[in-house]
Amino acid sequence: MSTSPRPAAPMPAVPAMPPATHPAGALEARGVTLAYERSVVFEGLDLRIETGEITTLIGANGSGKSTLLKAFGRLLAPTAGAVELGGRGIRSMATREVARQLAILPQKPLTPQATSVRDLVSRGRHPHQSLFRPWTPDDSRIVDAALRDTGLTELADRDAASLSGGQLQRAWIALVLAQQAPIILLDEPTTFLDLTHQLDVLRLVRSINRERGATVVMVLHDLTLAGRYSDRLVVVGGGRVIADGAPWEVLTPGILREAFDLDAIVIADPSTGSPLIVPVDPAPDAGTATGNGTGTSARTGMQG
Ligand SMILES: Nc1ncnc2c1ncn2[C@@H]1O[C@H](COP(=O)(O)OP(=O)(O)OP(=O)(O)O)[C@@H](O)[C@H]1O
Repeated sequence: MSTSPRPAAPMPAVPAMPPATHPAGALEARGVTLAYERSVVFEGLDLRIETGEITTLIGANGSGKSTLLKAFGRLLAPTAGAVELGGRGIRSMATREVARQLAILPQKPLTPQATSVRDLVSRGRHPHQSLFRPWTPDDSRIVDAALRDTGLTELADRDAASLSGGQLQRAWIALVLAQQAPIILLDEPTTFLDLTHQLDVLRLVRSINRERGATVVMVLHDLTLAGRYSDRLVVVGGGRVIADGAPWEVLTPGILREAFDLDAIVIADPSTGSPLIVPVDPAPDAGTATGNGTGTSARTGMQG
């Protein structure tokens, strides 16, 4: 087995992209009920996404994170209440108008057949085109930058369907970047990615937020990475928001136990100072009990 490092496809910390061209309107769920046929996931939920922040939705499997993100992205219609963008009901807005303000990476995007990676990423420019505004060299430049920033330049001419899971995930992220929307919704953007590429993507997301002022809402499963790269965490479960706040306010042993049925110690990550979640195995004599009450939160060292 080779011990040499794999060829890196690093993404630059600051993407070469101009500031978002359209002003971001605030995104807000007002009294929304989200349901599938007869199963209600949320009822009368209020949640305002603060402009210019990175907000990450966390929660156990099936708690409704994707459902909520889909409602924010206009992919799922509330059965009551409304999602508003800039104070207007998102469902009454024209698709192109929404797409200029909001880009969404769904959990399982359908990859078109016989489409090159470059063509896939170019679809991100569609909302900016019209009869009177055809493809321009600027569009090509933006697509090239998105390919470069996701480490895909070398793969640009490959059939997208032939990419590995991680490469394809980066191609979808490149499409979202090329859209240059001021609000970006990402459902599990690190799925399929090795740890290095997970960090690359999250650093890229943060740089787009910090450099371009993009508002980001994402779903992540890795709680430590969520704490490291988010301004705000929203924990969902049991049909409601269990907790909402800065990472250190939310990633507490009590909330982790409530939301995930997880016993964990929370310590300060030595490299960033953000919360580092350390799951605790049940004591050997604890039988089937999952909670031993020893979890704690400490910024200075491990306790419990
Ligand atoms: N298309 C659908 N039809 C019916 N029920 C659905 C559909 N999509 C999701 N659900 C149900 O809605 C609930 C919330 O699902 P959702 O995918 O939003 O959860 P999640 O928190 O994103 O889960 P995960 O972490 O597993 O991705 C679950 O009970 C799920 O089974």
